[in-house]
Amino acid sequence: YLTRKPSSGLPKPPGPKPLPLVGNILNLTTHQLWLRVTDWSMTYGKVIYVHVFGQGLVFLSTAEACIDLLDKRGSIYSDKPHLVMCGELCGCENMAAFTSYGDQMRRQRKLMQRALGPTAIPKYHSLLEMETPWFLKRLLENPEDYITPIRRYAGGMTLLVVYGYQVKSDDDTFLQLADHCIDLLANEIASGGGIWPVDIFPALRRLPEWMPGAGFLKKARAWRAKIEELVDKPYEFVQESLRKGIALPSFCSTLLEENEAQDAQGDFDLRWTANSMYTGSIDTTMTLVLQFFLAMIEHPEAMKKAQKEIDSVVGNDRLPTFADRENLPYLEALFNECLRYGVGVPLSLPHRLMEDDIYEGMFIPKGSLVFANVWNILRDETMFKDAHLFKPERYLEPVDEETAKRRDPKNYSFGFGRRICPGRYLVQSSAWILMASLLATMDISKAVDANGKQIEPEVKYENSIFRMPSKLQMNIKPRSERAVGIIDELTNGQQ
Ligand code: HEM
Repeated sequence: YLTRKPSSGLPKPPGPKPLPLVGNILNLTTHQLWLRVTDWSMTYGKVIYVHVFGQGLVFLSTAEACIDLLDKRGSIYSDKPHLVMCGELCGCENMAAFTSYGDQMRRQRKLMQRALGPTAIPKYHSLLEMETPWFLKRLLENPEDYITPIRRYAGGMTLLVVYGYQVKSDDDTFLQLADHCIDLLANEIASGGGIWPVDIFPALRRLPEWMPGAGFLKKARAWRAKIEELVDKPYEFVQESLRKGIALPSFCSTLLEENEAQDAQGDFDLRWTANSMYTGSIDTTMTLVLQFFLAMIEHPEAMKKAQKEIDSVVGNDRLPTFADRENLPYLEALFNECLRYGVGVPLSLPHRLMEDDIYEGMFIPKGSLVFANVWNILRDETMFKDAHLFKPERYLEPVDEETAKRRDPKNYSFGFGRRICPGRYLVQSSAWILMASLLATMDISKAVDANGKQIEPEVKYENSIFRMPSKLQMNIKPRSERAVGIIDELTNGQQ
């Protein structure tokens, strides 16, 4: 990379000035990098180029640039970084979010499309409707610890859909294993873009583990073992349940019964694809739901309006169902606004450019890692007037179809092109039913101190990939005795 000169003589996209050799390492940060990148875009424009030891990083800050490159030139913009530490040493190269552009990626995406495509989702609706009252019950039992039931819902739902596995407790082995691995991935292995010294100097991987400076090899060995455990254990659970004849219908059980995993490649693909869906769903779903909680305490007027709509359509004797969805336009708008305002994955996930490219007179070198600055897109004033405000009403204005499509945050929040999020239809159902049921039965508000004064939330964003709000103090209370009664009736049994 260091020696590559634009053959065309065209300049690379602008960006902050790099230092010799190390490049822009001092300009980067693992803390809310999207804010810094957005600041750069004010100075340098919609395409920004920086490098770290010659590894190019390109940030696309408008929807137009993302669509032009990641969508329309998808045949060269859909590879993934070839990361020595994350991919090879820690074994993540077989997870869907990391697989190189090629046959393995296509096979995995085909399997995920089968499980999570728009036509597959309605078959999970009754499952989701059954899970939701349990979530409400757990939340009511311990509202201060509201994150635990959200985590259990996000993980439990995918374990059920993917493996037919029912989570029985908050300290369930699979949930804990998944939490541990996701934390490793987001905050250790892939934090800071996943680039380790060994990615820049691959020869380092041949160092003996005992040598000073080779501690990363020992870490990688331990992390790899954990990740493989998470891939194998839930899959073996399905195989065992099928042998015993007690398997619940799931993505894995169906494909195993259809003999899709007969040969080694089929088995490998299914194992890793199932794991990719599971790991891909937890922090993302949690982030959206936590952003919803935050929005509700900060915008009580929006909560009241959605509750009024639900009361008038659903009544007070049952929970909302998917059949009610089309009659709840304000709730739909609120859902969209949580997706937009919360920006769960603000820099999306990097795509690797497979060939040199030229865009609007700028030279983008092969091998660059390209990030969609979803944060900036979802704060774009030309699409979302008063973008800094939480305003569900913005989606209710009558506009033509083209404008409505342009202003739909669902078109940006889940990434772009051939790597677009395969779980987007599932979460649009799972998070919607959760929000609808919560609003139907509970009031969420800021906590109050001993003097009855509301405590202003001090939100921190500590995760370097997901914009997940930190734990806050809030008041979560049932709206009425009747609401508690409905939840009790629906959970009158063991789970
Ligand atoms: C609100 C929730 C979610 C958000 C905001 C979200 C967002 C994203 C984004 C931005 C990407 C990167 C796309 C790109 O590279 O252009 C992605 C990829 C991915 N997501 Fe999601 N996601 C969510 C929920 C889910 C769920 C529920 C699942 C699984 C059931 C899932 C599975 C995946 C997988 C496997 C990938 C990697 C795809 C690939 O590289 O080919 N996501 N997601």
